[in-house]
Amino acid sequence: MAAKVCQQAIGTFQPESLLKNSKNHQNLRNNSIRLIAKDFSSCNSLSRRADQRNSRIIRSSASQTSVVDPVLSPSRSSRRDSSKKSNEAALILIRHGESLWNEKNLFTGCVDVPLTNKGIDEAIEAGKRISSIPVDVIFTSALIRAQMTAMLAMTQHRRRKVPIIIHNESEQARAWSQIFSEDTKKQSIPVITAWQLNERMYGELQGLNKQETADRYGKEQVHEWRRSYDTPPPNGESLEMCAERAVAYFREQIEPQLSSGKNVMIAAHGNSLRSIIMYLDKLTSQEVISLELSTGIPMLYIFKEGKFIRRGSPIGPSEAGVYAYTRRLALYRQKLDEMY
Ligand SMILES: O=C(O)[C@@H](CO)OP(=O)(O)O
Repeated sequence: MAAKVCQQAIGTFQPESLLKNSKNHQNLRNNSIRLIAKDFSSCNSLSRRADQRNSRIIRSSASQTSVVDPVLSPSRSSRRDSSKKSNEAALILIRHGESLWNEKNLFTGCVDVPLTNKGIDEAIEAGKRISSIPVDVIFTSALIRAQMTAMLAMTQHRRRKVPIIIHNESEQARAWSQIFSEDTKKQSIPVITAWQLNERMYGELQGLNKQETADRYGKEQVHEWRRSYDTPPPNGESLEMCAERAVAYFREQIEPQLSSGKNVMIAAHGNSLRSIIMYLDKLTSQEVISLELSTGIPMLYIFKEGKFIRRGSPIGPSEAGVYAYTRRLALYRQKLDEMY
């Protein structure tokens, strides 16, 4: 029975399947704005070098706080498979819930705006949907809407581990946030925050109303700023520039966690996640421009033998098909059923 369930395919990848050819893509143009945007990009690469210095710290924080979950430890009967198990991991992506500026239809970008009540509900609902999927380490952007989403989602997780934000920004922050109990560490999930996962920087559009901007500059121009691949908005980042830093971070910091068998959740933003999905699904720059992500909808991938397998959007904790994606996840859920 379990094997049969394991073989079932799960639902379609619901939230973002609005891929359409966009005429605007053909009209992409090189303009002087890109020069200004390049400066922003070189700032990013300086910061990236500093981040690379910190990457060892991140890896050690993740391993110090996240000890192998006993729920995931192989049972005696399945120990034979343990070498295979280590190279499979779950990857959950969640776009933050609705923010106060989403509600007001304002360009938000890197402005640090919190969730609305609806956004809070969306985050909790997302948490219910993934409440039986293992999470060993969480990555969020540096922005509060993504962090709220991750934390609220984890309040619903059946494993009841505590997500704890890692503060590595200074020696003092590191020292002052140490945990002195190994047992408590085992019941914790490190939350690593990274500016590279931030929303795309929207430049001089930040704070403007989307509709009013379209009325003023024309629908086509605004669509190009919002959904072209390589045309940045004035003094802001194009999707291509956002992808450059988000995907580099994913490859340098997140993929090694997955390779070591850690299950990862990323709470981030429409454009940083579109960039990462472009990498995971090998989308072309033509395909990614029409990819839309809904707020608060989790998306599941399985990382196996160096490949990302897109599994869809978990529907709910009691939806049998959702847990059929891999034998390992089905076993995890079964153990949760037994233990909690
Ligand atoms: O305003 C923003 O930061 C983003 C996401 O809300 O807008 P867009 O839909 O244009 O990507």
